[in-house]
Amino acid sequence: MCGIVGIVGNHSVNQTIYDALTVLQHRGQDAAGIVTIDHGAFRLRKANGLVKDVFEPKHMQRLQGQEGIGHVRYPTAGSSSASEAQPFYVNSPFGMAIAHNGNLTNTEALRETLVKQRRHVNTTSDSEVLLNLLAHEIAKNDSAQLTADEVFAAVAAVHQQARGAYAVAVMIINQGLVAFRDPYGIRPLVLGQRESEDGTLEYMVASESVALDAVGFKFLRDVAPGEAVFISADRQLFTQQCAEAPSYSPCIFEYVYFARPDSTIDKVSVYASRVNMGVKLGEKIKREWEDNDIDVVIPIPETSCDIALEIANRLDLPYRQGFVKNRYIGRTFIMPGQQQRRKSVRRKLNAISAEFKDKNVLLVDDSIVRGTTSEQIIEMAREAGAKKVYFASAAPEIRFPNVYGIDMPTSNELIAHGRDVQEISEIIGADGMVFQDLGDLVDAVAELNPDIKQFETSVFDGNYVTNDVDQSYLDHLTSLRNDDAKAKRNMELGTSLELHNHT
Ligand SMILES: O=P(O)(O)OC[C@H]1O[C@H](OP(=O)(O)OP(=O)(O)O)[C@H](O)[C@@H]1O
Ligand SMILES: NC(=O)CC[C@H](N)C(=O)O
Ligand SMILES: [Mg+2]
Repeated sequence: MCGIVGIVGNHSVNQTIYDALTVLQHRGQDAAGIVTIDHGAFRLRKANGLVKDVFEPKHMQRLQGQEGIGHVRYPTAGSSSASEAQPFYVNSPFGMAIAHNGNLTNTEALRETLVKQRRHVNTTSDSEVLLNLLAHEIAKNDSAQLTADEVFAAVAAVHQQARGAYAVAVMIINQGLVAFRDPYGIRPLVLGQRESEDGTLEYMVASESVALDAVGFKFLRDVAPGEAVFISADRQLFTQQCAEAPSYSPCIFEYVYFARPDSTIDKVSVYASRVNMGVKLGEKIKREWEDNDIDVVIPIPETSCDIALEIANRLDLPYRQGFVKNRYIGRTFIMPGQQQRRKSVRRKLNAISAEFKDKNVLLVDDSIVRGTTSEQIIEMAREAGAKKVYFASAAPEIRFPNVYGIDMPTSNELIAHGRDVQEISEIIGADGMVFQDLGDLVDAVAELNPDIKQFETSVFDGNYVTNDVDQSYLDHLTSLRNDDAKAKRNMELGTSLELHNHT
């Protein structure tokens, strides 16, 4: 997952974009970047690292201007080299820069078409392909000042050609900010506004509403699937549906794990959806495991805490925060390699023995993906003196790769792939385990917004909403993105040609 921000303001935007990226840091820890427009020229700073490390005071001083976009990256295509950090830039037409969250599923075909159109894509990133696709469509107009209709026609043409997931913010020099969401609305995007002291309006788009809250913008609404928003250089807001057949299918994993609990996505509070997941799973445990001997419910920080508390309530059992999280270590799952992920679990979490000694504990996590966390945490619970260790997952078994912006490209890396609950339980070393049913997970979110009739649930059921993902595509993805292939590519790739990046 990545986080994106775009602002057209009446003040310098560097600090506001920085602050917004800081609260979107949970969506991507690998690289960060900001582009602003200063007197008709782009200013860029992007590098690998967390927001607080990438932008030094000297970079902030150079990022002048009242319009800009920002990005935090969790790579799901190409390499994790700094040259594939975002925003990406093309110099024609006008000068355009993109921040993209999501992942295209027809990158190779689009790349070939772009080559025939004599456009150059310099990296292996799908986001650079998407930028060039939009640039090609925008270039079909010859007016010096783009109209909103011309921008929307270009976005409509992108929708017709691009497949996969994309929520994007694009700055166009002297024209304005364009933001849009793919026709399924797989990745989130919100629109906000702030009134300046002089009564003029500033606009902001962001991946999550929490970014608007943090910098004092008022939430206006979610951008609809397929819809585009254009804020012109003279600060006028235009919006239009640009997809022929939009169909709301937001990614359910945003609610399970990715998004911050204090965000609202597609009119659903992420926090409330997690509480609901706890209600459903608690009821299932009560129903199917009537004579359980659980003494205490313990969450695996941080994402599962709200879920575990509700399970404890349902089971009428104590809830104890038996693991302490080192607040200086980021999220484990979105780290780039398995070795790094394994090492960080023990550095990140430590057990308080008194909560485990001689007890039968139910550990609760939001999801089990590779099993990196659950395997080690069960070992730690036993070392801390637990008698029996049971395990509950608020998401069902994850058995299929994700192709829409979550880096789970290979089914073999998923612990639940080809295994039943008993086998998974044995591998992670639990005395018993329970997974949420998919119907319950969907209901936990859908009950909070009945207008959403469908979710993107492919990691659980193998149904890919874009209907273009077959086994040969998944095999190709595996060859490109298994852990070994990624490590090899990252060794080979150096920096590429790009807009001047302040170092
Ligand atoms: O089965 P795995 O491959 O280990 O992946 C699943 C784990 O990773 C995530 O935690 P993470 O540490 O990323 O973040 P959190 O602190 O927000 O829970 C998630 O919450 C699970 O705990
Ligand atoms: N997780 C994401 O949204 C990634 C965006 C893009 N596919 C990249 O790899 O940079
Ligand atoms: Mg976790």
